[in-house]
Amino acid sequence: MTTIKIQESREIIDNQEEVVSFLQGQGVIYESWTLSKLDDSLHEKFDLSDSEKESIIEAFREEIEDISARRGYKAWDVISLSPTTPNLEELLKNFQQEHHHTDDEVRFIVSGHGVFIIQGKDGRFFEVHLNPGDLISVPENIRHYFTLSDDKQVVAIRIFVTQEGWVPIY
Ligand SMILES: CSCCC(=O)/C(O)=C/O
Ligand SMILES: [Fe+2]
Ligand code: NI
Repeated sequence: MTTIKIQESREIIDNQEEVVSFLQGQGVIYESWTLSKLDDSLHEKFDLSDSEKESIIEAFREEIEDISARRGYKAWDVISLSPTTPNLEELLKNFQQEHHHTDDEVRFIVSGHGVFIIQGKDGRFFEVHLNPGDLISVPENIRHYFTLSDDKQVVAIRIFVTQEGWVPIY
């Protein structure tokens, strides 16, 4: 379940139909994928080996290939951020700085939580609070930043057109 918070007015949208239609109006792609194919041992696990990251990709391969065929994505990987990530503060400092990318930025939340703060068409920033099973695509050239929720941990699949197109422009 996803929640939208509009920063200036503090309006909250938590009705899922309204969330989907708000995001659609902003050109943000939102999908909800079932977590049932993910092995129990990988739910809410944040210290991941390379082979566990590969198992996460395998669990969602059908969905990844489907969205990639629809939208022309060519690469994917798994990112894990948690208090045990050695350079967490450094990484967060960068994610929390307003930026855009020349490709869209696709993230599927596997475990934990993440918050994208995106500049809306009216110039106001809105927060998208994401939970496991949520996929979002921040459109290309749209200013945004990212932060963690109170749990301070997330595992996400990143899906790219090209890694070069994802380079942040601050
Ligand atoms: C949930 S992935 C971490 C955030 C990220 O990759 C990014 O580019 C934010 O803008
Ligand atoms: Fe970004
Ligand atoms: Ni939750």
